[in-house]
Amino acid sequence: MMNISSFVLSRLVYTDLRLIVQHTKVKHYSTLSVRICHKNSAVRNPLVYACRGLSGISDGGNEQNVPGKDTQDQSGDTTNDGSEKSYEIEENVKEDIAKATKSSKITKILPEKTVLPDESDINPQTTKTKRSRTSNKSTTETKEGGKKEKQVRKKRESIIDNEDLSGLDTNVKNLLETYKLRRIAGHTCVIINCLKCSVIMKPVVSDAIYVNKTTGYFSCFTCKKHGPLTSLQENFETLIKTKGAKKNFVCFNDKDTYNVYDWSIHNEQAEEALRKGEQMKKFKIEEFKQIAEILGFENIQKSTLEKQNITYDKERHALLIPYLSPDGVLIDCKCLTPYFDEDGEFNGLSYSFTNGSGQSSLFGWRKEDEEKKQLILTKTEKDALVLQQTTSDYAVLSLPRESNLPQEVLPYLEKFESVILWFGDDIHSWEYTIKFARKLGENRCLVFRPGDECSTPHEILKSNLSISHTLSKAKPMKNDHLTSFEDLRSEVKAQIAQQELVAGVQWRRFAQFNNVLKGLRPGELTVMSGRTGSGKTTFMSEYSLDLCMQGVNTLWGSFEVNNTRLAKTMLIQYAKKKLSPENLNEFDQFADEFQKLPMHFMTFFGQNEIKKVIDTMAHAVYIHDTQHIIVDNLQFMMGSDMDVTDKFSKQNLVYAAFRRFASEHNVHLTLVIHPRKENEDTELTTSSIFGSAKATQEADNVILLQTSKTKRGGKKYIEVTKNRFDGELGNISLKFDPEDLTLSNAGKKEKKSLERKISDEKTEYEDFTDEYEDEEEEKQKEFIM
Ligand SMILES: Nc1ncnc2c1ncn2[C@@H]1O[C@H](COP(=O)(O)OP(=O)(O)OP(=O)(O)O)[C@@H](O)[C@H]1O
Repeated sequence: MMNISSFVLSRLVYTDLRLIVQHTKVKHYSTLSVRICHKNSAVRNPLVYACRGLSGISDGGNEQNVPGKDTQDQSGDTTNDGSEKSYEIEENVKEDIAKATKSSKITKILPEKTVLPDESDINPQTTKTKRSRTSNKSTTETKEGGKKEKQVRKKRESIIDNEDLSGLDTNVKNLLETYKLRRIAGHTCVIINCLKCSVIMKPVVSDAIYVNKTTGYFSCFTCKKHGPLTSLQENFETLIKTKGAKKNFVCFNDKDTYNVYDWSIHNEQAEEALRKGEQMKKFKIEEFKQIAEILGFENIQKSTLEKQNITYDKERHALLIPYLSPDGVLIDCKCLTPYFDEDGEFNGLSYSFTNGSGQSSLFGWRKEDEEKKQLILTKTEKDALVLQQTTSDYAVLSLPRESNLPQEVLPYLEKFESVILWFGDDIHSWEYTIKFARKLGENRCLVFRPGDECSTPHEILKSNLSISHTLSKAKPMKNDHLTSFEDLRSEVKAQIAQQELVAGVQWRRFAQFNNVLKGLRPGELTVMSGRTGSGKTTFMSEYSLDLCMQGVNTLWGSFEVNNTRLAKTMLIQYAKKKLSPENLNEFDQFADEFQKLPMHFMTFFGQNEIKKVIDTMAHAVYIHDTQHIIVDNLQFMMGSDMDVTDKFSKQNLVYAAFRRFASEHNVHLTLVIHPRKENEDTELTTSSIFGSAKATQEADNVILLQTSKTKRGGKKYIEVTKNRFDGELGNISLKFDPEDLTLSNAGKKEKKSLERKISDEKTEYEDFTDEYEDEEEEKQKEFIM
């Protein structure tokens, strides 16, 4: 017979056990945390054993009572008098656990230490009430109670720093410590009890709050609110200070104070957008086939789209997709429209959201998936629909944008024991796979590697290959730190086969860059320099905007120019026209479009500590899946209050930190550095860059904004002086337009091609009318004859 502590969580019961396991071959004991998840309160039919790692070696173990054990636990694991029930663990369960612990023999099972919130810790008033209720008890009992309480508090304090909290953001740690919260460490979040709900009812799942381990972003499963940690803290503070019955307290009531979002409100705007399309059932089979062909949705059945309440707008050829909150409330509508190349060939789908809140959720939530423990995550709705149509064992969800896994949904993915990331077998998909597996917890992720011959689910369906067979090829993400060529082989092959993708994201406005640098690749460091006032910021602004408009998640750290001025430059470059009081009526249209780009700005200005900057960058990579970071510029970030030797050594440390950051986080970092003060009459060289040679040694690419000293008018161009990718060096000419602040000549090119198109169409029309007139003339002649 063994003691087990358990509690209800997310409709399932988790039982946390601390096992003392004896290794079969070696004569030592280890303690191991195991979580058993089962549908009912008894430890029978366990669905899974999630081992949380061997933690040290002990020479046995003492059975302990659980400090602060909740005597009113709804799971039924406690008896009426508050003592713990004991369960017999079935032999086969023991065997399974033994297997999971690598042929160890279980010698003892101890209850996991759990800490429950105690009102007395947070609310002196409640303690008073509690005491008055028990006032008929003897003084000895009260004394003993006090002693016990002290012991419990001491235990709790020692538990605050146990292994569950390692890797937690300091602010999250502080929250747990301040309120002495009962918590469970999940894959991505710590799960805590709401102080308010614990006051009025038993601490069970329904009142759980999920707090992101890295960012502190919280989601309350009771009131469906989510937001930053500071809002949660403020809410707890207000609750504690509130006089009177806590049960009447309304969380996050003051909308102006709390920066929180509500997922329980049905969005009328989204519904209206959806109604612009017709329901799938209205289309006949043949008609639906045509629609599927237009959108590239071949082989997906009408009923599959119908189940997701997707509608179709015939006029715009637009597929209108409802975006729901994880609880099934309509929050947004995503519109997919096909775009075609110059030859009229289908070239993919472009998307827009009605109000943007869908971008913090996922597509595909279904009631029938609530109990499922395995998830497949895809990068498009189309792939999710294919899998919803062909598999029944998995929950299937897709990303709102292929490059973003929003932190808001992570709590709702906690319940999944395994997550298959099925994005395709190309190099780009692999980059996203690595990024998102880290975010989801690599231990539970199964992935496809480049070259695994497992293109997207839709491609597999179209090629009549087996979806389930492909799924069986997904392999665990996590492996140890050693690898062999056999493991790397398929990745190497893919790198050779997909050279274009390996080269990175291509520029559209600066096509010449594609010939020299080939593309923007993750994990690289680019150093950019140019003389004072030569246009570095203006150029970097358009250079990064170009990539951002293609979906590259971008973060700007502008330490010299304030964000408003930078955003204004970028908006004008986006609009490709001068924005002035005369055309202010056009501002909103451009601003609305610009706002939807995946662009963020750090709020630092002037001198700042490198650690703070790096932390903010790491935060952005986690939250926004940032792919390109621009730091403009290094000298302003470091400040000037030091002598030259200090400056050089500090600068070297900063380079090393940025270099490490780019590699570790697999993001592209562009660093703007001023040159040394040299002869203004000569053009710059790599060695003109300020500081020691470390800057250019650490960099993968070096680009210089040059002002030609030979050509009249000081023509501007970019010189690529280092390119680690393929060594190609060269110049890219720039043409500054003071109207739209572009250097790519993008506006002009577009105008020219439009003029050419109009003139071509005009000639075509004239040719056609000439031909028609000739034919008519011939006919007339024939008639007369
Ligand atoms: N090629 C160009 N020709 C003429 N003016 C330009 C050119 N590029 C930018 N400008 C203008 O020059 C001014 C300074 O540009 P910008 O701030 O981009 O230069 P910078 O090199 O970043 O300056 P700093 O050295 O102070 O960081 C802006 O008003 C901008 O519109």
